[in-house]
Amino acid sequence: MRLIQNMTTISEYPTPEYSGPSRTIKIAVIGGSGVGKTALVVRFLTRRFIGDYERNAGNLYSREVQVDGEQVAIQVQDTPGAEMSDNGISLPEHVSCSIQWADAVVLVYSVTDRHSFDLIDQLHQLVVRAGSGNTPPVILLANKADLLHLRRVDTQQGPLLAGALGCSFYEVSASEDYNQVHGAFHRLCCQLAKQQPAPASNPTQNSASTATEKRRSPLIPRPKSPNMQDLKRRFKQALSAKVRTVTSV
Ligand SMILES: Nc1nc2c(ncn2[C@@H]2O[C@H](COP(=O)(O)OP(=O)(O)OP(=O)(O)O)[C@@H](O)[C@H]2O)c(=O)[nH]1
Repeated sequence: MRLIQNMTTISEYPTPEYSGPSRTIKIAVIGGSGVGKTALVVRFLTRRFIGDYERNAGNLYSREVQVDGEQVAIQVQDTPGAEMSDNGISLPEHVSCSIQWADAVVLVYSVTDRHSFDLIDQLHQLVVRAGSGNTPPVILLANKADLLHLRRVDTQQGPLLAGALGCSFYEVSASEDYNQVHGAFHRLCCQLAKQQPAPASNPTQNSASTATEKRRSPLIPRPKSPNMQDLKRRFKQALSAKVRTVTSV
């Protein structure tokens, strides 16, 4: 339960009376199904790894972190997995909303899943189109690097693709290495913080979001609210699975 206490999910955006950090950074995590989006987000925000698997409909997580000495609120939108269909990419509506909402985007594929890698180019195009000339910072994460025997995407292909898309690349393992995952997200936050300096005059004004508002339609719905119960249930399942394993040894 300590895990839950360290991380909050939120149901509302900060209001004008919000008295927390002066800046909120909004990150959308998108990619194919089962590539480890939830595992990465939870790893980044709590240091823990979720070993069970359940499709998610998209949860919004929030946490305060230090970025270059400044206390910053981070909101991370985990999104449902995109799929490739006969007519091209099949994208839950929620994903498009999240792209519009975000100050920055994390594109994820799994090195064990060739299809998830093939989706990246199209997902990046969606991000570019949504930005209409003001593309947000994007990083590309290749996850599940620990599964060497299941690798389906060569190590050189990720950096090549990232170079072509003009974004940073990180090969990580959510299950094995917290530092890799944290480093990737943290550098993205630093990049955003540098691009959008904190407001001096009005501490309740959110500068990162102000810049993002310019490319957002007022009609874009908010990303889906979090489902804390769902997360708690998954942790309980994971814990009871571990207890079963220990007692059966
Ligand atoms: N070995 C290994 N397994 C991982 C890693 N990251 C995630 N997984 C596992 O991969 C499965 C899918 O992870 P999720 O985080 O649920 O993936 P997702 O992208 O959120 O999936 P959707 O909700 O379907 O979109 C889970 O069983 C995770 O435990 C990793 O780095 N290494």
